[in-house]
Amino acid sequence: MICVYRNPDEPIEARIKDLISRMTIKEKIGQMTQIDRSVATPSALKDLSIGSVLSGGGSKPFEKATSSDWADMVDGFQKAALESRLGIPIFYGVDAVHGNNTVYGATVFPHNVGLGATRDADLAQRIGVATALEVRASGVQYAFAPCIAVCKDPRWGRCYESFSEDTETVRKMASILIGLQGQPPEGHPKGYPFVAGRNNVMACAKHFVGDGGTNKGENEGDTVLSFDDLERIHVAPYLDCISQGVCTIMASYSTWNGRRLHSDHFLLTEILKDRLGFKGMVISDWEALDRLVNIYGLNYRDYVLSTINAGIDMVMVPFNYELFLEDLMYLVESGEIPMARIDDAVERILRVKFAAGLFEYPLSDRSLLDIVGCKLHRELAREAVRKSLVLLKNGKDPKKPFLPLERNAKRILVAGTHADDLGYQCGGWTATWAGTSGRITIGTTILDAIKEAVGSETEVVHEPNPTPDTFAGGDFSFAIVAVGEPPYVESGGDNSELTIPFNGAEVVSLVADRIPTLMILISGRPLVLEPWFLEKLDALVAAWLPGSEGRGITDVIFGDYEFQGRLPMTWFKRVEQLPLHAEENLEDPLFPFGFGLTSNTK
Ligand SMILES: OC[C@@H]1[C@@H](O)[C@H](O)[C@@H](O)c2nc(-c3ccccc3)cn21
Repeated sequence: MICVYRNPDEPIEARIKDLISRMTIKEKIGQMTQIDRSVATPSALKDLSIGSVLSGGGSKPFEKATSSDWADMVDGFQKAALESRLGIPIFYGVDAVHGNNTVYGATVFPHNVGLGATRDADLAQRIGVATALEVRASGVQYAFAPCIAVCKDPRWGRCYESFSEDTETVRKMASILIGLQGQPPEGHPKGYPFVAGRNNVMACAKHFVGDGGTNKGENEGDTVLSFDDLERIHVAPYLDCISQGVCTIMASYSTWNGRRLHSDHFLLTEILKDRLGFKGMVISDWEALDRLVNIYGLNYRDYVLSTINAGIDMVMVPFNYELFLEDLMYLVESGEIPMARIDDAVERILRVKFAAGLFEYPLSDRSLLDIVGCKLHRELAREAVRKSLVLLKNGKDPKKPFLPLERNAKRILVAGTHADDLGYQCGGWTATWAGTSGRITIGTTILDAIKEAVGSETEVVHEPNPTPDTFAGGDFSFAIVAVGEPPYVESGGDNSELTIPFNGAEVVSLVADRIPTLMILISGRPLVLEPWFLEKLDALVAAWLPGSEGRGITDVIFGDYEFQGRLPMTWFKRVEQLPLHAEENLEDPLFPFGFGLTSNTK
């Protein structure tokens, strides 16, 4: 007779009740523990009933590991977990935030800020579908995505992970969740975790709440707002995710009016779980408890107590899990953490696992491997790139638009640090945590795409760092100069100057002073564009962080497709204006939120 929790024909709530009744305290707190792959030994998974394993940042089996290598790794962990007394499967988590971006050869989509420029919810959903397939092809069942931050200040190092400064735009683009998890059926209970099947993943709406609203955009800083404004601006996108059955929500490292999100019972339990009816699992961020120790100097056990009692269900420890388990066991046995709180956390974790079908399908589906980086997905990413491009200037004389470019021009110059650098055009969270320069995966750079797009008679001269000598060899019809930001991540991206790095403005000026020039800006956010500089340009395109499919850029600049992107972030004139939404600032932007030309408009 199959026991209830192992019977897929039983209702999920009956399976949870049966399983919990069989679990020891040790097994329950084991389920509340997420550990990094680097410490996930078979004995830990088997003997401690660990709930989950993750790849933090760019942690991978080895350099250029393919989807198949990942599936071997994840299945290895899962087999160890299934050896545990009750055989509770783990879920494996990765930051698949713009495709399955850590896996070599996976399709890399534009980062969220570029998707926000498309305003295309259907596109976002289709990207979610493709991302889920490529994540599952690597054996992974859990994506720490989507980030639904509302970025109110471009000085924030995670601005590019946000769809927009505008709450309604973020809510619209959060439709990526439906692609990732699948569309819940009519009548699906509100707030109840939902995963449609083996081609979908558990998602994670993050970072709850107000991560994008911190003072001066300081990462992990303080968001100073009334509760009404916090709800209206930053909580609103979570309503959509909860109604669409989001499986997990990640707490923010940041604070709200000085209150740490990770230990705030009012926001994590009274609001998120009680008032908004979230029935999935709240997960901490990486080493969040250790950071509290570093900030406040108390000991780790104090933060196990305050965060679990506040409503954290699973802790992304991720290394010193023995200490976490020891402290949590002590706090449960001492009664400082009520058993009811432990059971609530474990129920939520098991609810997600049952909803995701992990007990039925704990191992990878190798039939998905061919879908990784497939043509269909790359064409989808190419479409997203096209739709994300925002045309900010087209012609020095409004009556003489500069774009679309002549693809049969005699001789063109392609210049700048970002013209032929796949790593730069992908940005952070690609291959590694912070991202890097170079041929980091399979993809098409802007230069590759230009060489394909132009006529056979057109000579393409590529010069990453042009000098006056570049122009000695004869005339150019025009130049395409791609400059912008190097990859960055989290606090590493916090920046209060926001000028174009690598002397990008000077490089472009040197070219624009000599020949007609289109500048393509590769960046995670608006950057300073001085008036004297703008005047020199014949055309300017904001391309954000487009990812692996550079052809999406040439599709539009050579006129096969029209520009349709619109600014997801207000383009400030000077950083002194920031944040542009504060009442004391004049709303005097260089380009307003929603701005975007088409190549047949002036
Ligand atoms: O990768 C897991 C999570 C991710 O989902 C969160 O959005 C993000 O805040 C985060 N930072 C780190 C992280 C931070 C410092 C060192 C190593 C890792 C890890 N993580």
